[in-house]
Amino acid sequence: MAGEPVNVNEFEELARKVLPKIYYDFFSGGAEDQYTLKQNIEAFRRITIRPRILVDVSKIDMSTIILGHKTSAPIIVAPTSSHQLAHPEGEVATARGAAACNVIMGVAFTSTCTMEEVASSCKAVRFIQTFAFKREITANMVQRAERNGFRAIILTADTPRLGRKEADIKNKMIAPPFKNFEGLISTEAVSDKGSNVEAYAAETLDPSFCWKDIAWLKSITKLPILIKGVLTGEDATKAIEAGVAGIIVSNHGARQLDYTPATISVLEEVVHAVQGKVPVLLDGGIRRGTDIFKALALGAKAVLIGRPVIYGLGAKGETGVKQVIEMLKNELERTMALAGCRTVDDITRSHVNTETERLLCRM
Ligand SMILES: Cc1cc2nc3c(=O)[nH]c(=O)nc-3n(C[C@H](O)[C@H](O)[C@H](O)COP(=O)(O)O)c2cc1C
Ligand SMILES: CCCCC(=O)C(=O)O
Repeated sequence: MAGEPVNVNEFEELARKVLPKIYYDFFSGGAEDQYTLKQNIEAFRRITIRPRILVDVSKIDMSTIILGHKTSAPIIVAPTSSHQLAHPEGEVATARGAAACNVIMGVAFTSTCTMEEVASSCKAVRFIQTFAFKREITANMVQRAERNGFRAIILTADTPRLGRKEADIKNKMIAPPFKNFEGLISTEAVSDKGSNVEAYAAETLDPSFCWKDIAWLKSITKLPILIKGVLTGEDATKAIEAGVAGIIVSNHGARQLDYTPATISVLEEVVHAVQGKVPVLLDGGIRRGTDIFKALALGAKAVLIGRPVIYGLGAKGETGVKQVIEMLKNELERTMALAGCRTVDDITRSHVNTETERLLCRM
């Protein structure tokens, strides 16, 4: 690739060149056969767009409101761990990039900068992501999130234990210090056999956490809870009953259970079960503005972006994060104009054809 990257896939190429192989493998990899990893991308390609012509598109407004927060576009930085392995400034640089683009920043509890450092370094609206951790860890996270102005909790519910990423095992991937755990777990307890990321997870997660425990989480915080990792209508219904404020359709970037479907292919099932009661968000495989458009057409309120943001960070720090988000925003803006949609609310189900519909010869 010559010159400056012109799309987010080219940022991946740049990051692959500058990052040590062990870290690039950690960021890019998926679970086991990586079937789902490929599907997350491929499934978007099977959906086509049904544009409308001769609409006045002289002004395009991509802004939207997510849990009461106005953002410049339906884009959220997905919570991903270990940003200092991509760039020394870590999550602080990522959050500043998100703030510069006026989009919401998801911060993983397994970040390499502390949540306090991220909070004090930028004005971005921030959501904190947690796993079903042991209760004392969750309670500590909640107190600190509230004290530091985080606006929502993302409960990642697809990780009762860690998925198996074979490259990390081969590479003997060593997790960086996750500073938010300081004083909460003994770091010596984390063994160095194989991938110690896995050992970290085993030390902190509570695999017995289940639906009824959401009531407990709600009882210790006033922050809205988004549940991340929903892939079926059944679980979407349970999430509504449990009183969550929003649902994130996600297969964890294909890093947990392999052979789950591409997220975009189960979005409608979830949207139908939710019946508009709470916002439905989606992540997994978003690499183009057209992907965001497709997700919105199938009922998502917004999307989360995982790896492309990390690649931007790895390639160029805060500037790279900003460029990746701006690229996606520009692509979405152009897509909306060319498809005849002035606002995000103008993007409807009739603006896309899914694979099944195409096979039925509607297009
Ligand atoms: C390197 C890496 C680390 C991640 N760490 C977390 C995490 O700590 N918590 C979490 O809920 N999801 C985590 N995720 C999943 C993302 O939040 C998101 O679901 C996924 O990256 C979206 O897919 P995409 O990378 O194709 O955009 C991670 C993903 C990657 C690639
Ligand atoms: C213990 C770190 C978990 C990070 C994670 O969720 C991932 O790598 O997908």
